[in-house]
Amino acid sequence: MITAQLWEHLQTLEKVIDSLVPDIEKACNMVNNTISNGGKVLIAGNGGSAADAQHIAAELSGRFLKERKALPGIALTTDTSALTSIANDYGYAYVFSRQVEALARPEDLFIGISTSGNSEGILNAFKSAQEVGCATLGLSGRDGGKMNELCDLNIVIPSDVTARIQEMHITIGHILCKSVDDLF
Ligand SMILES: O=C(CO)[C@@H](O)[C@H](O)[C@H](O)[C@H](O)COP(=O)(O)O
Ligand SMILES: [Zn+2]
Repeated sequence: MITAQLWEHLQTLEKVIDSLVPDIEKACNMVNNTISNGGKVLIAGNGGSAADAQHIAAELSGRFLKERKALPGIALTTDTSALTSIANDYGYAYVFSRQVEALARPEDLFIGISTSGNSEGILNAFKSAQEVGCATLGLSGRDGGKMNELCDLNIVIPSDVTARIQEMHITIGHILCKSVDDLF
C-alpha cells in the first residue's frame, strides 16, 4: 500500500518532467514578470489547495531559500471575516471572486488551484480576474476541467488522483518560488 503510493507519485512526477517543463517555465515567467512590473500575486484554492495557496504566498512575502526583499504574495483563503461574510451574504461560490474584484489590478497575476479544474469558487475567481484584465495561471489535474477556458495558462497534472495532483502542485509552487529567488 505504501510503496504503491510512492510509485504512483514517482510515475506522476515522471509524466510532469516529460510533458510540463515548458509550461512550468512559462508560469515562472508569469510570476517574475508580474512582480518585476509592480504587480502582486493573488492565490486561491479549496481544502489542500487552500493550504498550497497559503504556502506559496508565504514564501513570497516571507522567504523561500535565500535572503531577499519581501514580495507581494497574497492567499485569498485566510481572512475568515471576508470569507464568512461573502459566503453568508452572496454564497460560497463567490468567496474568491469577490476578493479578486476588490484586490486585483491589471498588472497582477491570479493563480487558481483546483485538482478537478471545476470548483465553482475558483472558476468564478478566474472570471473576475478576466474582467479586471490581470494575468491568470491555473494549476489543475484530470482533464483540466472548465479552467481550460478561463486561464491564460492552465497547467494540467496528468493524473486522476487528487493527492498525486496536489503533490505536483506544491512541487511546481516551490519551483516558482525558486525562480523568484533567482531573479530578486
Ligand atoms: O486535500 C484534499 C484531498 O487531498 C481535499 O481537502 C481537497 O482539497 C478538497 O476536497 C477540495 O474541495 C477539492 O477541490 P478541487 O481540488 O477539485 O478544486
Ligand atoms: Zn490533501
